Amino acid sequence: MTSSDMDYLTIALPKGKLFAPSAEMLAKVGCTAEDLSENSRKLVITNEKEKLHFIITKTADLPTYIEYGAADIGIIGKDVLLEEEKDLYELLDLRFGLCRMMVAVPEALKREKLSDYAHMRVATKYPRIAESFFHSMGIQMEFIKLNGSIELAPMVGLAEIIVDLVETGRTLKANNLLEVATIQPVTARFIANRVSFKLKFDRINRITEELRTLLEGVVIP
Ligand SMILES: Nc1ncnc2c1ncn2[C@@H]1O[C@H](COP(=O)(O)OP(=O)(O)OP(=O)(O)O)[C@@H](O)[C@H]1O
Ligand SMILES: O=P(O)(O)OC[C@H]1O[C@H](OP(=O)(O)OP(=O)(O)O)[C@H](O)[C@@H]1O
Repeated sequence: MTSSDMDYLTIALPKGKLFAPSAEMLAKVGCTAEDLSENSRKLVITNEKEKLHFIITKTADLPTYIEYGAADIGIIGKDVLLEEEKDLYELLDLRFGLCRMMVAVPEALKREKLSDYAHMRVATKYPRIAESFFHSMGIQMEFIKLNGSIELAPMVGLAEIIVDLVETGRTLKANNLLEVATIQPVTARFIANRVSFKLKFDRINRITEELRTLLEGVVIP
């Protein structure tokens, strides 16, 4: 199975928070498979009738599958696209998976201005986004890459500051952290491999337009 098989369209879906809403939205435009489940031990799931393959990947790896053409189209958060900087097409903002990338500090460390945190350590799963944000503000920082539970870092002295996603704010509150700057809002995006978009244009364009129609009137809360 490869995406170079012109008869099939290969769709990449991420494990985790975005899997269910992504699968649900694609199903509404006819892209689904009987046994499509995040917990499937099968990593390639096929719908022979519709000539569709689904692959389920780790969130951070998904843009790589798309860039190399191992999948034709997929859904992934804008955060991952900004961090991974892959060469691909971003076709639509799907308006779900809303959260925001932000900077937070322990309440006890709150300073007046962002530049007052200069030269401190920033823990994050998103070093590129964090670096580019502080660079754009002309503030020099040290960055420490972690893979999760970022809020733990300031509590144990690994870093003073964090750059992470926040949705309800519950995690920040539970760990006595304060948001001191918003970097940008994040939603799920519909993406495509550049070559696939040309070679399988009719199919990909039809799905894009159907998704666009589905999104009409949907406002980001
Ligand atoms: N509250 C939130 N926290 C984190 N990500 C969110 C949130 N709401 C929506 N998202 C979106 O969901 C994606 C992350 O999903 P999830 O945390 O399941 O994946 P992950 O990064 O693979 O996590 P893990 O490494 O813990 O498996 C993000 O890339 C983001 O676009
Ligand atoms: O504002 P909230 O609604 O509390 O959501 C934000 C939290 O959710 C995410 O973590 P996740 O649960 O994905 O775990 P992780 O820290 O291991 O990535 C994110 O990294 C925050 O920690």
